[in-house]
Amino acid sequence: MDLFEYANSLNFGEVLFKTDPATGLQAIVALHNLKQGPAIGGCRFIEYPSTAEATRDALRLGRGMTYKAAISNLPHGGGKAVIMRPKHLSEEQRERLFEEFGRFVDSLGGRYITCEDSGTNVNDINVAHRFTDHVLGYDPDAGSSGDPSPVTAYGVRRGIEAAVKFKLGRDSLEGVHVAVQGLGAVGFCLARELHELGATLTVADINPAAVERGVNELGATAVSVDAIHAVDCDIYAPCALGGAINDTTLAGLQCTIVAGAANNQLLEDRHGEELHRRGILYAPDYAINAGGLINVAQEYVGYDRERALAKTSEIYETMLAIFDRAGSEDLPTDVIADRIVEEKIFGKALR
Ligand SMILES: NC(=O)c1ccc[n+]([C@@H]2O[C@H](COP(=O)([O-])OP(=O)(O)OC[C@H]3O[C@@H](n4cnc5c(N)ncnc54)[C@H](O)[C@@H]3O)[C@@H](O)[C@H]2O)c1
Repeated sequence: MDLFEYANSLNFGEVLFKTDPATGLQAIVALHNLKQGPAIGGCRFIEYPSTAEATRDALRLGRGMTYKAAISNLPHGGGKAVIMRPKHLSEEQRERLFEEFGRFVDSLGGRYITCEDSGTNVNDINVAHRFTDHVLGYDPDAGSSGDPSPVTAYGVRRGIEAAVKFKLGRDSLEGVHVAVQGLGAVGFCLARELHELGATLTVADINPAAVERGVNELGATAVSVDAIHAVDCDIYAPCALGGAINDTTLAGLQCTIVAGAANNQLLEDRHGEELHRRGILYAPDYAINAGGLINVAQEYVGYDRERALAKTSEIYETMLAIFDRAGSEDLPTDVIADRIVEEKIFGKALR
């Protein structure tokens, strides 16, 4: 699809390009929608096969940030930056790139606020911060929000509690059986919280050390990565890669709830429809995993850990509102989440 057509199909917005021959910077900032406030979105720094691919990635991810911020009731819009990573790069060149990127972000006058994403690290963001104030997550040692993963996990736990309340009519996770796919930064924190709340865990990870830790520290049962989605359990929690719900895994699901941290859990929209048809409650990914964004966004008004956690806890109410409406309108929960956002931003549902 033509790039403008693609941008229009996503309801953009502005797409800004920056090139700087002196440093080699080739950056794209995609500002999807600023109706709710300045856009927050990470800066991705990876190799792309073409400028068109990089632009598409920025567009897709920028739109996603609008939806995540809006469903979380944050006073922010959505955007994303992409810097095309050169094949070879010295430390010094890297620093020059992020200096120039900082100047670029500053030139946008606060409409876009940047932070870490795939390929960038705290040091890159620190470098950019020398040239702009429109940066979050730049200095964990100076009281900023730090690693988002535990807060993301806390938000997912609150979403799971809402799903259990709605679907199983229970206020406690005691004895609820959760199959966690992926015991990484978020997955392990989530599993630990669930364990502390009395849940029974089955886990899988491609990393044997992560599985061993889950078994030893959390009393989890281990299964193979090919079997985790098909565990006979209450909740399947995808916390690894995208596309966990697809034609193959759908055939094996034995859970009543799908609720986890991974982004893009539905391989295609029709997989959300199929979950709905089969009466499996799906917690829309961008709503349940918004804790990391909610956490870093608090830096914008002066970071306070208690307030960040209180705001993340509201994922419980957000989820219940989605589930209730999906129930009364007999529509998939992912469609309802999108509608809630779109009605807020565009005044009408787009699908
Ligand atoms: N970190 C955050 O705050 C955050 C916020 C929102 C969304 N997410 C999403 O949550 C997911 C997990 O993020 P993370 O930060 O914990 O990443 P991570 O890389 O720390 O953890 C991912 C884990 O999944 C395992 N894994 C990979 N492939 C697997 C497979 N096929 N089967 C089972 N396990 C597999 C990895 O070994 C690793 O332990 C990602 O989809 C990410 O985009 C993370």
